[in-house]
Amino acid sequence: MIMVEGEVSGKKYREPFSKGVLARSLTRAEMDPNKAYTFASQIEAHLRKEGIKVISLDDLVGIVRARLKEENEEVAEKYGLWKRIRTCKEPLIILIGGASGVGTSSIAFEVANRLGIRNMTSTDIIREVMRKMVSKELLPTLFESSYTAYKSLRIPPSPELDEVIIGFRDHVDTVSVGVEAVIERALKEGVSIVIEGVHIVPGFINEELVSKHNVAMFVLTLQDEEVHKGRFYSRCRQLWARRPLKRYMNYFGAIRKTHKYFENQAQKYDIPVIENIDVTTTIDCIIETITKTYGREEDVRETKS
Ligand SMILES: Nc1ncnc2c1ncn2[C@@H]1O[C@H](COP(=O)(O)OP(=O)(O)O)[C@@H](O)[C@H]1O
Ligand SMILES: O=C(O)[C@@H](COP(=O)(O)O)OP(=O)(O)O
Repeated sequence: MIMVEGEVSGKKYREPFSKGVLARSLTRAEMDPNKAYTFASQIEAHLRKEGIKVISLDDLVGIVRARLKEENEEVAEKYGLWKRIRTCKEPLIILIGGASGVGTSSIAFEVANRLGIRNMTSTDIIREVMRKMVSKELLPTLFESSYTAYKSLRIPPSPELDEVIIGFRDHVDTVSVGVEAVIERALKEGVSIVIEGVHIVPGFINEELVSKHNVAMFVLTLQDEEVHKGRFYSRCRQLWARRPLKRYMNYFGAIRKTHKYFENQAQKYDIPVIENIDVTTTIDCIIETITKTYGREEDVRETKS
């Protein structure tokens, strides 16, 4: 049996070489799953041929990268990025916001999967917990959707202001308190997490948290209204979907207003905006942006992981 030796907090540990584990990390670098398993088998054969009984994790990664480079430069680079992010000292907090339907939950799931992040939550869930804690009378907009919050504003805004946006801001402002609590807890515990939803709005989450180099915020957009509408159709077609299409179509105008607001806020606070047309392009863009601020030499653990 070939043993792989790693090091955590100065302590060495050994575990058997697993083709499955290696193949999974290669699929995260977008290698086809069948190919990844074959590739992992070839690596195992190579180690056996060389008579290697124990190999350090760093040496294994080195061999994998060298072999990958010969086969596919792009996968080799993505594997390198993934490995770097995995060996960082600080937890990584990824915040993905955007108007209802632009694809925040789908993209958050894919990004978490690609980076091997095991924690993911939606701001809708945070909102649901908060709804159990306060009365409707105290915070009426919390009990609305982000795009219908204007209906429950206690004081109607003056006519020159857009009531949809005033309602949206009020609603987001409240849920942001819960979002901040999740971020603070993740930082305290040292746990990486992806948080997604309509309540991740630039300018609403404590600047001190958002400006940390290991907290990365993104806004997803869909410029084409028909494409945006299409996403609600595709979401409602899924068998488990419980949210009626009609509701989103009825409020589509209001949802687009929140979309515009996201764009403006992102520009104001210098938050990357990604047009979520193609899933792969969106994910690559998020991961590339993250590696510019996180995953630098000084972020990576001194000890071998
Ligand atoms: N880049 C994309 N290309 C095609 N379809 C997408 C893309 N992103 C999301 N979708 C689809 O659009 C629908 C809405 O996406 P979802 O992630 O539920 O949006 P949100 O969480 O922002 O409301 C889903 O059916 C999803 O599969
Ligand atoms: O408040 C909102 O805008 C949506 C957000 O959900 P997503 O569309 O982002 O999943 O929640 P709803 O009240 O429609 O269930």
